[in-house]
Amino acid sequence: MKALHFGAGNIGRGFIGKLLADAGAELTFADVSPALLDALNSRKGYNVHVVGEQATVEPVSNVNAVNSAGQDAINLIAEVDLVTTAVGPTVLEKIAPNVAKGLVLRHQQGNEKPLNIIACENMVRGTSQFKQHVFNALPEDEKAWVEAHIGFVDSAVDRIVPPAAAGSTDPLEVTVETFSEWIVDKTQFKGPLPEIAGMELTDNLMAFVERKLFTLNTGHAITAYLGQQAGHATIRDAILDEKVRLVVRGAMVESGEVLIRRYGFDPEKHAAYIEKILSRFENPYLHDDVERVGRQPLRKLSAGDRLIKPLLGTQEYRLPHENLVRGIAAAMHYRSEQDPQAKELVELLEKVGPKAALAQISGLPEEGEVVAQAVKIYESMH
Ligand SMILES: NC(=O)c1ccc[n+]([C@@H]2O[C@H](COP(=O)([O-])OP(=O)(O)OC[C@H]3O[C@@H](n4cnc5c(N)ncnc54)[C@H](O)[C@@H]3O)[C@@H](O)[C@H]2O)c1
Ligand SMILES: O=P(O)(O)OC[C@@H](O)[C@@H](O)[C@H](O)[C@H](O)CO
Repeated sequence: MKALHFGAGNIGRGFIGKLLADAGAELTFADVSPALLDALNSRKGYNVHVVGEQATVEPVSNVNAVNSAGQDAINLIAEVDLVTTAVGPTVLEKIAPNVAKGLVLRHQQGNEKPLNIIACENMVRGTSQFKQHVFNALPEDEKAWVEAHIGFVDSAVDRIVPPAAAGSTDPLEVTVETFSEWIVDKTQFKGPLPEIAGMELTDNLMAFVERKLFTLNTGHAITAYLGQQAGHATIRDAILDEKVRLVVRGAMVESGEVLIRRYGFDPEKHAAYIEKILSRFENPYLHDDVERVGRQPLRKLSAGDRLIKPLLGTQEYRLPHENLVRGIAAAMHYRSEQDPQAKELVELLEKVGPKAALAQISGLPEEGEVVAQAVKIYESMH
């Protein structure tokens, strides 16, 4: 199997790329960072530090890299059997034009083998959204061929992978937690289903996507936002703060009540899932900054993401949502000098005030009860 993976970052090197290489795929990474491209091409491999009670160092070898914006990436798309991405939701649109060019070349070259594309991003049906971007970039007369030959497969991906420890000079070093889960929608593949150890197939993907995004990522974001408010730099310190933990667990329980009703999850198993997540946030072997987990607050406060979507669910089923609202208020306070979305948030808050800003970002009705509650908490947090 030949595979091309876009995004040689934390999850790319530490999880998806590693699984593909372990499965024997001839793997190329596509990225835009010269440091990553040079290091991957000169060393052809790197070590993954899997940390936990028993730490292991797992080598990944026989990999190389190309610039994702260049002709090499286009040529590879015409050739490979699998394309995966872990570039971040906002970057999918940027890589779509080159992927479209590669698909056109594939058709021109007469390559009729099925190709499957899997976006491994924290999004609900991220590959389907990517497909839209690719189709927007395709010539009209290529769309039917792409529809017939290319599988766009949605997935849920879970492994906490912070950036390398401060002070590390190796751009390829990556440290991951022991836990990992990659679940893909088996109904969307073209051709035979791939056999990749660590990739689980399901015909009920939405349940898994929402379970992960609206439990782990909901709790994670609120840990980051309340943690920053309380002066904590890391997720571990934040979740060990009882006041933060109470709200984070409360918000995951509120979101869980929605998931239990929507997908029929077993309440006891779901409660255990929440406790396991809390213990993963506490992981003493990982250094994960609240600034990584809180990154891109506008995305995290948008209508379909980890804070607002669960809240809308509580409204649908008439369930409590006090802790989720607290998390939303804390998100509005998120500040980061390195994060353009954090700056945009501040500008919007200054320009239109918290009520209009929250309504604009989240799509919640400006005069509704939830916006009023969130703004009241936001103002009390000053
Ligand atoms: N890190 C985690 O714990 C984790 C876990 C599950 C899912 N995810 C998801 O995986 C995705 C990536 O997250 P990450 O933490 O690995 O981020 P990251 O910043 O470490 O990696 C992103 C990589 O994409 C590259 N990139 C940027 N623009 C590009 C382009 N135009 N073409 C090709 N590559 C480009 C960057 O250079 C970087 O190497 C996100 O959607 C994230 O939500 C992350
Ligand atoms: O990657 P984001 O910005 O969507 O979310 C930040 C973290 O919550 C996330 O990367 C988690 O570490 C990951 O989703 C764990 O599986």
